[in-house]
Amino acid sequence: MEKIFTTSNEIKSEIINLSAILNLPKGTEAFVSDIHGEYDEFAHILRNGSGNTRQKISELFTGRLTADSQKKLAFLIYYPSEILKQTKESMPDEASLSQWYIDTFNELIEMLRYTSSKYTRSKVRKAIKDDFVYITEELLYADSNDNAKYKYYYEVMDSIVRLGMADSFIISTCHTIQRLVVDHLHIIGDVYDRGPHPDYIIDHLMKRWGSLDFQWGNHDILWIGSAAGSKLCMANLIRISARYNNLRLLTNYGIGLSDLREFAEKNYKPLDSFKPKSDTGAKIPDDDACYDNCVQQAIAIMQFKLEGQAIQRNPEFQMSGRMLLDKLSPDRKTVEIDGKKYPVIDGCFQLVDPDDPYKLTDEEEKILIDLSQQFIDAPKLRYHMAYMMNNGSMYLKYNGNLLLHGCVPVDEEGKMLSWTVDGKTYAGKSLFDFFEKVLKEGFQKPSLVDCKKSDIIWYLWTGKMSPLFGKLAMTTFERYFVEDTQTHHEVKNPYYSLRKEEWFADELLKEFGLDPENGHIINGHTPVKLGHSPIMANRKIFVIDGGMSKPYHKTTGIGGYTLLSNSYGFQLVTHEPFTTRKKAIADMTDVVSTKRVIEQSVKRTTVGDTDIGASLKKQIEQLTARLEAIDKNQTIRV
Ligand SMILES: O=P(O)(O)OC[C@H]1O[C@](O)(COP(=O)(O)O)[C@@H](O)[C@@H]1O
Ligand SMILES: [Mn+2]
Repeated sequence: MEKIFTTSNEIKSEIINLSAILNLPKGTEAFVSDIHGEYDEFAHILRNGSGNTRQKISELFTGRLTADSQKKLAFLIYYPSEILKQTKESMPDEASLSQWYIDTFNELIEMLRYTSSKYTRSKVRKAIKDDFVYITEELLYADSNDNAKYKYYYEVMDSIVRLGMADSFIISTCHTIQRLVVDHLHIIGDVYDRGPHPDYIIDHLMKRWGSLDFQWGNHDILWIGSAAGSKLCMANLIRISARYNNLRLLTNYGIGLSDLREFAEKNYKPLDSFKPKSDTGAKIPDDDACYDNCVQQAIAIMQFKLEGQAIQRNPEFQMSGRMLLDKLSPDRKTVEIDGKKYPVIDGCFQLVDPDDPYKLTDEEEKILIDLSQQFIDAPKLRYHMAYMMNNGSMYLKYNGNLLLHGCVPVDEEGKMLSWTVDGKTYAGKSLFDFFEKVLKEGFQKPSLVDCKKSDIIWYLWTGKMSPLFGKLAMTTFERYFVEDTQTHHEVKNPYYSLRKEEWFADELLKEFGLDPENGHIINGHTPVKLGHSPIMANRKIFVIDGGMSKPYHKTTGIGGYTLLSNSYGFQLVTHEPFTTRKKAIADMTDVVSTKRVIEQSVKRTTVGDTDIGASLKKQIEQLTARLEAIDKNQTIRV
């Protein structure tokens, strides 16, 4: 909301306020990607500020607290309720507990003072729970050298304990520290799919996080697209949910699956290729496994039929190679792919009409329409997707850096590939802008009708010109039905080999209107394999797949990476695989293993050097102009 100033003194004090902010150190940005529904791990990373909290504790308390006490303090900040409970149980008597409370208040206030030193008082105030603003500020801005006041501060703390507020004060202060350790969060896509709780992630962010942005990932598109009425996005989403034993999530969003279940169990029998994957490695109960297996088959067949229809409707998608239902032999024992015949394993084509393979049966049609309407109508899903839409984009230019999930589609030479749709040609930045426009319009007006918009939204998931997918074709059919793993291979866009080259990074930054001397590109999407570096193009491109997806740990070996950008430069943070929240708390394992400084600037970056700084400077200019106008008027009147 715009502030209204009535007197010139008000304008002057605002100018003073804004000018002072320009000189504060730039706030810490954290970059996270590919969370894939792993709420507990993501929440852990938020709680520990991507390793930042631990570092601050060490800077502040080394020499005063032992390594073990520092660790305990860190875990109290991450998991205040649980650690409080543990601590209280271990205290021998009331007096020891009271002493612990006072010591802890002092440590937490010191941490809060340290983490908030970059911010204005008003910003810090907003991060404190209303009930505790007054008390916290009294302690936070206390002058500990003032002996006379020392007794007063002690009295405040003692009263907190006496009045039974100690626990809530500690919890609230820990949450404030969590909030302030990282100033702004960038989520570089793929919040959804594979893991169990993307819904908790969005809830958590909505409730507890202030400043953030999303760059949508290909998996997020399936969910946004489904809420926009795309049956193809929805079929993929349900198939993946069944594949990862995750249909419960849809029920949590209020989507009724009983008709689909009944239909699937009536028409399909469990097959090996459709065995669901367990997120935790634990055995999936037989009943669930059978349900997931049959639903996966039923919806996969509907997906392949819908795909065939969309591909035929849109020749510019150039996806005819993905139409494989009509390449099955009459006995369905072989399939022809790129002119070569392969045996079919675990075929389940009983509802595919050989004469019209892409035609849905009446029952399939009815199920799809009913489900799609449910996805459009589900209030919580709409609410979550609207949050991602309102705070998200296809790419983001932020403080001179370019953030995007997948790639910029290019040819072997690194030239931006162009794509013509409805007579208009797009490449590079304009391609991203085009997709964003279509997605926004589609989301604003959900529709059950298969139209160009919903086809393009689905294309974002799987098309070769999609910056979010970045591969030539998705081999889902082959992965289910063909044993020869060569057919499973998905060819990546040349972007992925070129991004090692500095000149290429420079070209991309220029394409998006950024300065190649100072800008960086931050990508998610591709897990960084053990032994490979996530830092490319002479430190201009960082790939920070968070590696949180548990089923992918065998590919990444380590958990993954996150990135921090503070007033001193960039730091890459390596994460060890996270097991469970319970285990993290019990063993006090921090997950962050190493931090590597990538870039360290000689001069500390201030708010004045950032995008926010630029807009503050503009405001100062406008206010100064108004002030001059007022002064002139007054002089004339005199
Ligand atoms: O391992 P899964 O879950 O079957 O998924 C494989 C599919 O996922 C994709 O890699 C897309 O997901 P990502 O964005 O996580 O890479 C497809 O290219 C591939 O066909
Ligand atoms: Mn992805």
